[in-house]
Amino acid sequence: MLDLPLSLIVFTVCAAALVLVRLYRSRTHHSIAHIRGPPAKSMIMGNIRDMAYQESVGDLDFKYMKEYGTAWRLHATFGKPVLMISDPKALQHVLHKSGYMYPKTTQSTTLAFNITGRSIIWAPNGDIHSRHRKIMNPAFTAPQLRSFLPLFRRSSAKLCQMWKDQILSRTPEGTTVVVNTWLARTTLDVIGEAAFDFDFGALDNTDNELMKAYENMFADSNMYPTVWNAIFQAFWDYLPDKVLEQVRHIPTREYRRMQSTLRLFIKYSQRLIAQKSAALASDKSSKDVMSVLIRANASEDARYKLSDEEMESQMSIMTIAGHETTANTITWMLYELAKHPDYQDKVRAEIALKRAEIIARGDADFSIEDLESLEYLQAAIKETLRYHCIVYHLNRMASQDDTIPLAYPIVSASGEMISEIPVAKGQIIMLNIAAYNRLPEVWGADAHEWNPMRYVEDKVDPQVRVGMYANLMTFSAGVRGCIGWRFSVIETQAIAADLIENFQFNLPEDKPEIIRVPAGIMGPMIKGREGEGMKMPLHVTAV
Ligand code: HEM
Repeated sequence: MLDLPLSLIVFTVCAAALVLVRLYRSRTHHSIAHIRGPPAKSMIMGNIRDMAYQESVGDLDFKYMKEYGTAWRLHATFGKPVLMISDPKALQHVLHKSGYMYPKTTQSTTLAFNITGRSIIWAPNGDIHSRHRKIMNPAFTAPQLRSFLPLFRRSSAKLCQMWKDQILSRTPEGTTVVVNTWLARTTLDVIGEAAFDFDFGALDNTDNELMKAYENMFADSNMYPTVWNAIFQAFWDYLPDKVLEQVRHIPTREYRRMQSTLRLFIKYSQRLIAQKSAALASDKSSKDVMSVLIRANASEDARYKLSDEEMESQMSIMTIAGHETTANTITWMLYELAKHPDYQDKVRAEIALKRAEIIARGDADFSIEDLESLEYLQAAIKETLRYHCIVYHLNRMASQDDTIPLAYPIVSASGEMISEIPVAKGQIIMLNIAAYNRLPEVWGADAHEWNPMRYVEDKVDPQVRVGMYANLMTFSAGVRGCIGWRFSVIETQAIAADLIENFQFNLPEDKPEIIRVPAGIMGPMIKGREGEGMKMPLHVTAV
């Protein structure tokens, strides 16, 4: 804080005084007091520390959902009440039916700003966000994304070849491979080419500066927040935007890490946009996301255009949202297949049959339709997205008084059954993706088991439909749902099919205990060896 200007420090102190008054007032307006939940562990930290320090994402969420039902109350810093919801009707109401009525919290927006600048994920609800989304939508249509299939397959073929040449040629009996880092490098190259027609070179060169800047960024900047940082963030609600924009300059581990990565992305982004804008004047055919964006922006009415800063920021959100999420999903899927070898054999047999069909009809590779017809593979992807959702919580705030309906009534503190929850303006709501994805009422009594057969046997019969894909909350829902969900699903199908066709995955002999760490996004680490960063070692053998 020492190198912050004096005026900022004075302002922050005054704001802090204001905050204390407001906190006192807000505690007297406790509209969700009748909702049950665990007691706060501490006056200052509430239940925040417990949630952020869960050994594996979901440990507490699943416990509370079992005890209290699909909605419960937690306490954030200084006892601020937070409504947790995992009920499908409530999630649909907040994310979908209410449009922009439940904006992101100041904390979420400020962190999004720190990490991505003025990108779509930062964009405040309403006019600004819809302007971003309108310019970005043309880059994410189904035909546009289908055209990326050859790129996805080329990248996965490169990964397979590298594993064969660099690792397995020396150990034909197979060896342990840290699959998540290889997959993150592959998906980084994919997003580079698909989104910017840019070669990150991550598979070829591990020294690459963008790759290094990004590696373990989530764990370094988000995992296990310090008490001072949690307290500091509690004040953000009361600070004006201009002050919040300076938060990124605070010289501590969390903020420094985000700031240096963003700075690097903006440097590359500026260069790319300049090159592309010049090239697009003569060649209108480029299909990468950034070119589509530049074209859409150029043809937009001046009032709705994205500014230079907004355009530059999209590169960092697309890289951040678009690669490790998919890499981790494929990683968890390979892990589950290693734990379920019979199912893995079924997927491989199904792929081999389809390969024979493709050869017989004289085609060179799988089409989208071929991939989509792989029933066991599709089921494994859906089940992994359900079971190991990479984004596990989303924060929202009621912008006006409202009533949230529940599909599954809960018991209130006074023992009454309630099927709706009135919320006051300003109420913080945590949308619990991880818990909804394990709700027995939706997924069945075996919701806590990884069982892709539930899709094959068509056992999923949701009463309320939510989400962008497969009735899952994994890609969120509604106006701010994941714009890249289709991109991710096609990429996962393409890469996973190639890996399973070429390799057998088993758990390593020493069977390290893998935990799902809460690092803003959920990723794998080896229990007791968290200092090594995200890691999923699997025994890989060529087939
Ligand atoms: C398994 C993979 C993925 C998961 C689990 C995932 C999940 C999500 C979630 C939960 C959100 C909502 C975040 C919020 O409300 O704050 C989101 C938004 C977003 N995602 Fe994804 N995502 C994935 C892949 C991708 C890919 C591949 C791309 C781009 C190519 C992408 C781009 C975005 C963008 C730009 C947003 C912001 C949308 C907006 O605010 O309108 N995502 N994603």
